[in-house]
Amino acid sequence: MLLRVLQPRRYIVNISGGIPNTEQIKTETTVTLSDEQRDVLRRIIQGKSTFFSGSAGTGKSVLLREIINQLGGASQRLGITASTGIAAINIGGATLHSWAGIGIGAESAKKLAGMFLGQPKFEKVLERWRRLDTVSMVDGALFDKLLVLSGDFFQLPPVPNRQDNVIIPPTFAFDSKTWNACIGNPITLTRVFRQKDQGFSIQSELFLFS
Ligand SMILES: Nc1ncnc2c1ncn2[C@@H]1O[C@H](COP(=O)(O)OP(=O)(O)OP(=O)(O)O)[C@@H](O)[C@H]1O
Repeated sequence: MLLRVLQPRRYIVNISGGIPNTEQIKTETTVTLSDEQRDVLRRIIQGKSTFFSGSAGTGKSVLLREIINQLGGASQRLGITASTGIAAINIGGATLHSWAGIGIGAESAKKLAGMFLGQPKFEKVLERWRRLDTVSMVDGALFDKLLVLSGDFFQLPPVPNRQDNVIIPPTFAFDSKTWNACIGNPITLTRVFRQKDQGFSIQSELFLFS
């Protein structure tokens, strides 16, 4: 995955198109994270790249905002992105394409990397890295990147492209060659908070990732 090999060190990517509701924003300050949400948070604070999922209402956005908060909020070292504008606003970030400055991202990976690294906003970070010429003396931890992905693949799929008026089936992020190397096993949040009738939460048990 392109972002895995580039600066800054930490990335938060909300891959869902979830729309925030005012009720959740108001009540969030009083929310206590559940055990499964806390386990995900602990993992990320330990520096482990993580993809967490869960059906609608399982608290992905609440957890994501807490993760961002714990990592010190948006900075040059923390890119906060989502796949849609509304989902980006939900977590105080930008769309992935806008943040990376790669337009619609249709070019080759090499060209996209060039577009990304060529932006003035990354020059300071890159300059700092270029000065690290005695690489043998650099602590390995400095090179660790933390990638946090959140979303629900059972909600909105990628928008398909068209060629000569024929729809090209979209590929999902987990179809990418680097998904397993970057992410490993996903974690699924199972407790549904938004749904008062917990009987409906059975869907989350049916859709558990293995
Ligand atoms: N630990 C918690 N304790 C109590 N309420 C919670 C907790 N986590 C989330 N909630 C509440 O559950 C509701 C759904 O949370 P949230 O929007 O984060 O879910 P989501 O998984 O992102 O949903 P969607 O996939 O539909 O976007 C919100 O009202 C939120 O305040």
